Amino acid sequence: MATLIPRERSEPAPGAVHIPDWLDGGEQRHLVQASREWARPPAGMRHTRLPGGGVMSVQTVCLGWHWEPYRYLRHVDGAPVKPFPGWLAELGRRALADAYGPGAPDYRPDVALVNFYDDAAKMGLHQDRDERSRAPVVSFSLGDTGRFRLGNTDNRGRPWRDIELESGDLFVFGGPSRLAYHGVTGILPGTGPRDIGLPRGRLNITLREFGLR
Ligand SMILES: O=C(O)CCC(=O)C(=O)O
Ligand SMILES: [Fe+2]
Repeated sequence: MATLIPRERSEPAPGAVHIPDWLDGGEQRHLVQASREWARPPAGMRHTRLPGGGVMSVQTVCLGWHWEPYRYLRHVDGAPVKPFPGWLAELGRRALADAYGPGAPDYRPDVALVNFYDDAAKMGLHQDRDERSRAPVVSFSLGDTGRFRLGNTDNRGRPWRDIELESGDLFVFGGPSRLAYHGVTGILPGTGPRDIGLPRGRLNITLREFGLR
């Protein structure tokens, strides 16, 4: 939501960088529109099944490689995973350069997870560790504000930091924070901008390097 007081860039932990309002309105609209296309079947948006038999409250569509707990696959529901577009990799490189400056590593993301949160969706604390590469994760938030929890690298307990990710925000976690536990404790319904084509809910797009070439 537009605020009068500009929110400042912060580094909540080494290797973790939050840049508020990194995406402009046009870029946000474009990502929302693209996500709508990606969400369609085949290999569209779905609730990921968990090993315990339940499903995640978040709905996800993957590009490049399909993620399910503990592995990445090329097919889902009998259909090939949608391609990871070059323009999205370029956006990821630009994001990383802004987050890390001249020391940013060479970045070749080959996977995106596009998550949709409805009013009640959450994501429990977890590590992103099914990738072969330990290149940074780049995250874009769109729509309603999400309460993001950045924990430590050892366990799901404290210490953690709670950060509100608003529409257009960039969050990067790499280096010493690459395997930090993190999750979303809830969203703030109705806080998103009205003009990006997402009337309800929150989209989060993470770019990663799976690293199999
Ligand atoms: O929605 C978010 O901000 C985080 C998403 C996430 O952690 C994931 O997709 O693994
Ligand atoms: Fe994650």
